Amino acid sequence: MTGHGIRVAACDVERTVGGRTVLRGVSLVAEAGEVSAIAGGSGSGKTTLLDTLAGIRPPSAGEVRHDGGRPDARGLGYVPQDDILHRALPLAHSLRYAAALRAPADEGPADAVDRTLAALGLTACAGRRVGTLSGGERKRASIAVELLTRPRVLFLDEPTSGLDPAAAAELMSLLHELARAGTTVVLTTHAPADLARCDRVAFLAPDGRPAYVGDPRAMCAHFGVATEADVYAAVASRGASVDAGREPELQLEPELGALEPELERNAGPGGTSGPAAESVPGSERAAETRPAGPKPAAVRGPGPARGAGADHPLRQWSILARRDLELITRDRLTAAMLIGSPLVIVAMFAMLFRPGAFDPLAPSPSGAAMILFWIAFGGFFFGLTYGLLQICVELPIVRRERLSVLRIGPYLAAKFTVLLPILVLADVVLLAVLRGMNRLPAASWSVYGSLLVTLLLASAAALALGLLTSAAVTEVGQATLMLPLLCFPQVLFSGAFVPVPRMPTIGYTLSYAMTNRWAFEALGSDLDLSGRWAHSRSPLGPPLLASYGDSFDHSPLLGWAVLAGCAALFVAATCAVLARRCPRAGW
Ligand SMILES: Nc1ncnc2c1ncn2[C@@H]1O[C@H](COP(=O)(O)OP(=O)(O)OP(=O)(O)O)[C@@H](O)[C@H]1O
Repeated sequence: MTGHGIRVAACDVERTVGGRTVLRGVSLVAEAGEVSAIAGGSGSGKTTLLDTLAGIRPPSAGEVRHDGGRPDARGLGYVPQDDILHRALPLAHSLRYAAALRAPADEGPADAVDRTLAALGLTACAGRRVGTLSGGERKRASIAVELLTRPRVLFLDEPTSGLDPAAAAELMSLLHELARAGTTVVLTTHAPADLARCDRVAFLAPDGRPAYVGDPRAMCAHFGVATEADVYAAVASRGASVDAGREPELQLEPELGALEPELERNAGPGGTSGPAAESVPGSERAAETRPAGPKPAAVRGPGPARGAGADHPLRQWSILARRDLELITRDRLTAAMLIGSPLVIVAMFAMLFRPGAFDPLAPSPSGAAMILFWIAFGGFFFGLTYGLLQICVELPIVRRERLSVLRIGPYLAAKFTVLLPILVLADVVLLAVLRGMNRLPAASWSVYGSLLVTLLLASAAALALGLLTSAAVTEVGQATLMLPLLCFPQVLFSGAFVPVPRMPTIGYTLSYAMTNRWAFEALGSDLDLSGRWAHSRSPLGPPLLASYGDSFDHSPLLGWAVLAGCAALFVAATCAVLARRCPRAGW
């Protein structure tokens, strides 16, 4: 069965990244039923070409067509270099979430998972955490994710990197099985041994031009070298002078001549396989060179990509929220940090502050201000730390899911759904413990309700800021480095240590952008700090009031509105960052 794969064709593709032309004049065809490889030295543009062929990034010039039409996310499988499964989850669970999210049209998620686990020889690993799988098993697991929807074309970025020769040969054998079952397979590789196992090769020169496109068996003779490994050196030395369009010996395969009329026809995404997809010239060649590794279980041909309603926002939100919850509960360290860090901070506050700072008979006006500041900062810190690592640790997974199915709104809503209740708990504990230990004054339920709303909004805004940062950084390490950078201004410009009226103009202006300032002032307003200082028995009350001015005189509603506005702004910015960093496939 070979008729369902997509014919991928590129004609004179050029791609410019960051002002630099990375690909030039690349033309090739990847047929259904074949395994096509993109090879070349480091930085020659393999991944860029793969992304362009997959429809993830449009070419700057030239054309890419899938079955004569524009690339479309439907029927697309894409396995990036990074793992696309959560390491903390058991393999079967991780696949089940992926299956539920992608919703294969013709079978339930559990059936789809069983089928792909069996097809990839991973059934015995179903209950193991993904993080405990070997590199080869994890690579197959990533492919399993893509096979859940029986893609018509499967793109893989360096699937054999990091694998030992036997595991690499086994994986290539598996890819041939997939190709024989009807999927078009296109991969990038560094490994010379992979090239002999493919049906077609496009070898890129260092300047991004195609140095060779065609049958891998003819490649060594073409370059006048003995082995595939020698081709790298030959291309590196001749690369700059190689021009497939000009040098007769580097002409592209004959069928590319027929490509331009096909591109002009510009068939729609629903187009069927072209004539070349019916006859599969490369499959026999592949059979000759395929390694005699263990045969994977049979893989059925490609099917419909997704069931109806797969991308319904509510459905996605529910699946993602369950996955986030399981991730937290499975990862003991994360769970311990989420629950434990607020408890440790509350305990430190209890040890730091003396009781009775708000006592009308023997008050400590500066102590009261510090207690309110640190409560506000505690709410901010909880939210920020909860959000900071949420997205960056799973960005490759989000990027992959976003290609075809994931919506950003439900994704972020799921994060809030799971994390906000824990933040509520942390904020309630903070207020309850400090009140129970007489660090906060006796007051009505409505006053404490208002304090809690202020604290929650401060935490929610900080959570949104943490998520924004997490979406924007390129590495996990950067996210942790951002923690002090985000906290310092919130401490310095909150108006607690240097009252806002005493700041120079620039500091005064900056303080408006600090969520902590609004939370601190709203808490002070809730507990009538100005009134307490004005009528304080302590001689420090009136001078403090003079310094802080009207900081606590406005209604907490103003602080709530600013905090809610900041949270909304940060969420909108996170959506924009994710949309830019995780594009949809197809254009
Ligand atoms: N976002 C980007 N901004 C600037 N330059 C980029 C960007 N992405 C890729 N490049 C550059 O484009 C060139 C091709 O990158 P690409 O990742 O496609 O190469 P590659 O052949 O896959 O490399 P490797 O084998 O090392 O993974 C490299 O020089 C790289 O530095």
